[in-house]
Amino acid sequence: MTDASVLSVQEYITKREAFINEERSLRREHARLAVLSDAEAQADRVVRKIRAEEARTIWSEENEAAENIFPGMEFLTSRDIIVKTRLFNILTKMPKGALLHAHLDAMVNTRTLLRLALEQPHMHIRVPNALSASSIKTMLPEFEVRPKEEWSTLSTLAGAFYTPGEWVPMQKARESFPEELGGPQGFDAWVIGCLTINPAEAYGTHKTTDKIWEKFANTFRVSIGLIRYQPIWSQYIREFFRTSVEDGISYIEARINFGPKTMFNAEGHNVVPAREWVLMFAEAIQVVKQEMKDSGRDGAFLGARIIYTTIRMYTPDEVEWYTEECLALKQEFPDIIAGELLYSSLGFDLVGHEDSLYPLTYYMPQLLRFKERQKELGIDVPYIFHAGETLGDGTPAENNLYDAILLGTKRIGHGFSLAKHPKLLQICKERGIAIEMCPISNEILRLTSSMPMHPLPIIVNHGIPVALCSDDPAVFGNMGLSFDYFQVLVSSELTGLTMLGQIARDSLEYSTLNPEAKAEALSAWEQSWQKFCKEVATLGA
Ligand SMILES: O=c1[nH]cnc2c1ncn2[C@@H]1O[C@H](CO)[C@@H](O)[C@H]1O
Repeated sequence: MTDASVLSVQEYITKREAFINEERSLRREHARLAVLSDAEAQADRVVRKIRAEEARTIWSEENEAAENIFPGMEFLTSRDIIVKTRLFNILTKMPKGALLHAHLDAMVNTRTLLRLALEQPHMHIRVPNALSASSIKTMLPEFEVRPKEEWSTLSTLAGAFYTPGEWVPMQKARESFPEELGGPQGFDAWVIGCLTINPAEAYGTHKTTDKIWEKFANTFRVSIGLIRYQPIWSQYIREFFRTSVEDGISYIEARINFGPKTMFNAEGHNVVPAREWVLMFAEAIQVVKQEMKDSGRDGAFLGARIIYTTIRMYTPDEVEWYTEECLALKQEFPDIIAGELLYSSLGFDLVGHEDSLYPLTYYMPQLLRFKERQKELGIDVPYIFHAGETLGDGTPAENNLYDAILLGTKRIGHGFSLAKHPKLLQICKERGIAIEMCPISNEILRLTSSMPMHPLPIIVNHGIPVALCSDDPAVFGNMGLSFDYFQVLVSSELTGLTMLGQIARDSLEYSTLNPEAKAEALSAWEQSWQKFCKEVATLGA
């Protein structure tokens, strides 16, 4: 570096600017800056102006509505403020491209799920002990549909009339919910509390990653009985697609947990195999696409695909069974059915708490064999692994990043700890391994205390593609993608609308769409994007 003391102030300023620009040119959106349309450039300025205003007015200590308030603060305590901001309102209209990291079991608002379940007379509920004002705080309900011949005549979960562990019809349990527990509304609040994470848990009672994961895992134990019932599941997927489209998402790659092997049929028997889930998924795509067409929004929804997942808690032999089922599904169902992009078991992943469950190395022979089997069969099911969703530094869970990359992962789910790895960052950049980042999920699961400490800027500053994702919005309350985009936008001075546009573009670019479908999706997105930018630009006129 030149000796600064021999420079004039003007020379120094010029040098400084060039120095900063040289580094900024590594950023992911850099190439776009040279080709921005007028509308894009103006929209970016407008958004920055509104962000600065709201930082002064809303996200400031002067706002007495909240304590310790700042942009990018804890999501669960700021959500009610976020939804009232102009910036959020703008982002809800932004075309988001693809949603690439979404666990299907947590994609529909819990109130909607509760409503769907209460319409089903087969749905039953039980608790390990009779409910009381004190036990309700820690009591987890279990749901299951029962065949008609096994419908229970019990009507309450509380008091001396309840035999612990007995099933009660859900509708009756709700109607008879005791006054002292809040009546039917108390029932709803209790169930929803068991399906979601609240601020007191995330930021008080369960403040560490391990503790909050206990609560998080419980939400899935409760929701599974509500969701894995054919009549609910088919409505649930449609609802997921519809609400995603409303938030500007045009294409989805959903992770489905095939761990349970079967789900319940309409009559209440647990016999529906995975291949039928796939058919229902495909049907939901068709239905929602048709709805879009009928309402003059043809093309708003391009389709969805499945990433086959199972949980990293099974034995290696069991995981091999799942890889075989994944291959069988891939062979049975083509990517395109009746001219529509519908389904393919396009990727494989292992999910669950990385820190406490098995690392990828535990399944090494099976994971290598899976690749070999694909060669034998002449099919391709890429790995799209969760890796590095941890605070560990060199722990077995953290080392999953090495294995994910060595096994050829197409993208990395989370990659929270990737920022610690100079070599891996370089490889991700060179090979175009996109990172599915889930900032709100990471904050609620206590990997970061707030958004300004999240590593997303490190990844985009290296020029690595990022797809922004919601992970489990039913549990976290970050429905759609607008909340995650919001948190990213307000936590960085550098990131503006241009970067958000790049992230949305990359979500399609690094999807598993085939080249033709991808080109179409990108061109449709580009059109919506320019239209959106024109609208935003007028807000600052
Ligand atoms: O962020 C995550 N990391 C790892 N696993 C997850 C995450 N979110 C959800 N699941 C896992 O997906 C299954 C739902 O079908 C659950 O088992 C849950 O643990």
